[in-house]
Amino acid sequence: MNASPSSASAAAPFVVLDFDSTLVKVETLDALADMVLSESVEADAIRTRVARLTDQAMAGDIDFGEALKRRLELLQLTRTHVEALADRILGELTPSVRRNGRFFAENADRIIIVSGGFREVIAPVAAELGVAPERVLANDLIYDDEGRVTGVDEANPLSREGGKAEALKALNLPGPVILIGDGWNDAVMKQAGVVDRFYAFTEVVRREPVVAAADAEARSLDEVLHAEGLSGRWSFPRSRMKILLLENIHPLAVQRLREEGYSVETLKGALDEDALIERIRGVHVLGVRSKTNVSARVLEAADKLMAVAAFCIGTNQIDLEAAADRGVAAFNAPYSNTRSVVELAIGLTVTLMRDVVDKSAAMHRGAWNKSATGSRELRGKTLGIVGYGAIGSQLSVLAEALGMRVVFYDVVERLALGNARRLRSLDALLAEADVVSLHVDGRQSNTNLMGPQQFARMKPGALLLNLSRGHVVDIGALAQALGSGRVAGAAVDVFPEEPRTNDDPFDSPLMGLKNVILTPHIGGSTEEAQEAIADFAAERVLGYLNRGDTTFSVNLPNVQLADVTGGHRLLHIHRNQAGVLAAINRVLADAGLNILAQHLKTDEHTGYVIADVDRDYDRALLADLKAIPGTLRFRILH
Ligand SMILES: NC(=O)C1=CN([C@@H]2O[C@H](COP(=O)(O)OP(=O)(O)OC[C@H]3O[C@@H](n4cnc5c(N)ncnc54)[C@H](O)[C@@H]3O)[C@@H](O)[C@H]2O)C=CC1
Ligand SMILES: O=C(O)C(=O)COP(=O)(O)O
Repeated sequence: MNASPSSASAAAPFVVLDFDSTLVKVETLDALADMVLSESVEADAIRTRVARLTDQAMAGDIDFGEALKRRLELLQLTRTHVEALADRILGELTPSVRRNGRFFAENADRIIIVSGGFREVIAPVAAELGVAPERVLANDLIYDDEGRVTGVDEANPLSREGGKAEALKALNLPGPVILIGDGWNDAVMKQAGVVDRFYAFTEVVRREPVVAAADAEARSLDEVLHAEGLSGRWSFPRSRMKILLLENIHPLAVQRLREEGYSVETLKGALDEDALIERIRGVHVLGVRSKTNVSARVLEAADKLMAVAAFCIGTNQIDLEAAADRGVAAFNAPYSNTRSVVELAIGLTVTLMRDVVDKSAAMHRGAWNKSATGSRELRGKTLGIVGYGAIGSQLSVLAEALGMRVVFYDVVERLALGNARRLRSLDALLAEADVVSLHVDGRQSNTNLMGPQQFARMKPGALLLNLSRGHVVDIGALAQALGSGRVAGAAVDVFPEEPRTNDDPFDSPLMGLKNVILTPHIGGSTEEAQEAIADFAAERVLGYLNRGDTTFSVNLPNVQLADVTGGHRLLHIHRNQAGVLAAINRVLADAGLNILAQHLKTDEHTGYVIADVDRDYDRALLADLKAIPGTLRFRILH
């Protein structure tokens, strides 16, 4: 952006906005064409000609008045069509316009809509945004007695090439004027000298010649407001905030984050530490799944990072403390794939009990091996669940419903569901269980939780399931226990070393062993779970970016916040040390700011203060807040 106003104290400018593809996502004539032509046999041909004329006019290739006339001739519009579009036009507001309603409400008397479009269609949008009818400069349609459109009022300058400049000039605005528009007829206003600054608006459509003729490109209204120091002042524009999503995160998340105006980049696979260090500069939010390690080194290189979102349950791949130390919030989706893991664990248990996988593989080789030897029912067998959290306890319920007896072991006190019995040690569980299923989290101290000694303590012929984390099981020891027949079978979904993408090779000592099912970390990989995760984690990210809400953060104090309605919201993350709140309030009081609402929440290491204040502030205030000893991060929302 290089089109900033000459001085911060300059008078607030008049803001002139184009309508089609700027205030709304559509081109009026294209939308009308769709309506008129919905039943015409020549629809496609006519629609193409109308869209082509619109494009040519907007790119400055043909005369605007001529293009308008030709499009109206092609279309045979009626009043009913125009009214129908006016009825639904509010649903077409451009996202950044919709979310900046407050800017319009507060500046309505300085906003002018100048458009080659039609007054009837623009009127509902102007009313919604609080722009008075006399500040809407637009074309007037002329109808015949039967309500057919016969043309536009040619006395209105907007019906002609260059008409926007003429109409705006006639207003004689007393002060600087900025223009936001997407078309060549907007660029012409800049060339005619009737506006001081022209922003080529590219949220809906990007036209190269228009961008080239503009003072700056604006990918959203927020960017203009930011550059001009209008409403919200230093709240950073969303379109310039970069969200990087790795590991094939579900497109629903991408869509949700883009809808809210953020810039989103995606990568299919995970990145190793060095590659991530390369990519992390300039990234405001990083989205990962289980495979990307967000280490202290990565966080060190992250110059702009505000949040890391794990689009999964486990967060052992993120250095949560190092993140909190930098005021970087971490989130996950703790319940969205729980059920998927549980269903797979049940299915795998049946499959192991009946030796289905080896029997099936034999049949694919042409061998018919009908036998009951070693095949058993689930009913009446004892399932030992290690880690009775969300997944473990849900598995407990389903397993009991299938007639299994359930025992569990957890390091913390957990409510035993149904008839499940809590055991006081892992060893006690191993001694009793016919099937051992691991559902602990991936904390480092769980490395090799199941090693040679633990396998030796399992009941001979018992089965092992690991759908938690690869490092929880000593794979070499498991291979031995399987080889010796001590463990009769295993289903393993997670591995100490997992390929970063589907194109990378997999290798493991478990390959080729009898009654061993290997799955490529798909416990949470169902369509339902991935959609639910995308929705949940994206909402956590949006809550944090848009409101400062840290609900469900796994490393910062959780504070649930409503939208910012009036004034400004100051967000201050700091080390949990004495005197920070007092210092913040002293700075705010010295600046004469009235605090409308304030929250403070701390955990052992970190404090989070949110202050909603009721008036504008001086930039010096920001420096003072950042300078408070212990400050980790500070930001402002409006
Ligand atoms: N295979 C896959 O695709 C998936 C794997 N997971 C893994 O499953 C893990 C568990 O998920 P949730 O049940 O949602 O987590 P959770 O946090 O609700 O439960 C984990 C439980 O394990 C307990 N625990 C930790 N260490 C223990 C130990 N040494 N001995 C006994 N108990 C111990 C904890 O106290 C807690 O109750 C996740 O952390 C993740 O690593 C989660 C989803 C999908
Ligand atoms: O949710 C978890 O913790 C998982 O292990 C699932 O990981 P994924 O998203 O499939 O890489």
